[in-house]
Amino acid sequence: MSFDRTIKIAPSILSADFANFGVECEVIEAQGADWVHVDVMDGHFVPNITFGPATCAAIRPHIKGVMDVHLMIAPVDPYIEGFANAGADVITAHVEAGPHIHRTLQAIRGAGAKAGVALNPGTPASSVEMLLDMVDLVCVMTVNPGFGGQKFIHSQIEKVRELRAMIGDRPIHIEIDGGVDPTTAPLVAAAGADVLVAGSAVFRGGSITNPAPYGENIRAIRAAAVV
Ligand SMILES: O=C(CO)[C@@H](O)[C@H](O)COP(=O)(O)O
Ligand SMILES: [Fe+2]
Repeated sequence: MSFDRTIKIAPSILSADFANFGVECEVIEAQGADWVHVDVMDGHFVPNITFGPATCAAIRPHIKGVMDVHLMIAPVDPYIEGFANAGADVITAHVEAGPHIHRTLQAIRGAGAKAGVALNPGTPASSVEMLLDMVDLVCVMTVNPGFGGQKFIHSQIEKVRELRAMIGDRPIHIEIDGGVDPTTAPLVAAAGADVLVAGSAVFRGGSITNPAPYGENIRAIRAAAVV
């Protein structure tokens, strides 16, 4: 997985057809997705439950590119090896998920994956200042994690700007997750983000038997972000 700062669209399969994840991943890549974003929720760290490493392993052969696993679980550490073995390229843990995020990030890299750290909307940019040599990606949550289809929280744009300045020329992606659509994408791209996760705004209007809207939606977000 090489590093670059061009805009990457990462559809979240939280908005895909759960009975057809494999085909959804193949179709979404064929329609122009750069990464595939996989949301893991435990019903404890967030008030929703999705799936675990076994489902990630089942999805993996259907993704040619980057499998970006967003862990909304606590604790995280006991499950890192499982998600790495499932073939995750990026594993992102929340800074709020436990007292030892530094150890968690070490463990993710130790398991052979790229390490991401996610920040809830109430968590300041300064919380990752001491972690910059440990991370490959910082994920700014622009909704409270747990569900797709929520409204973008505009106050987070300033956080993206702060992170962009803090990161400087280090090879660290800034990912935005939540409420990304053609209206909000240019705001976060201008602030310095390069990975745009979008669930509802990508999957709306389409299906595995009618995939063209997926492509139109991806192109609309990319066109709005690349200014
Ligand atoms: O992590 C999460 C939600 O907790 C996201 O990845 C959502 O799936 C994004 O969905 P939209 O806001 O784009 O509908
Ligand atoms: Fe996510």
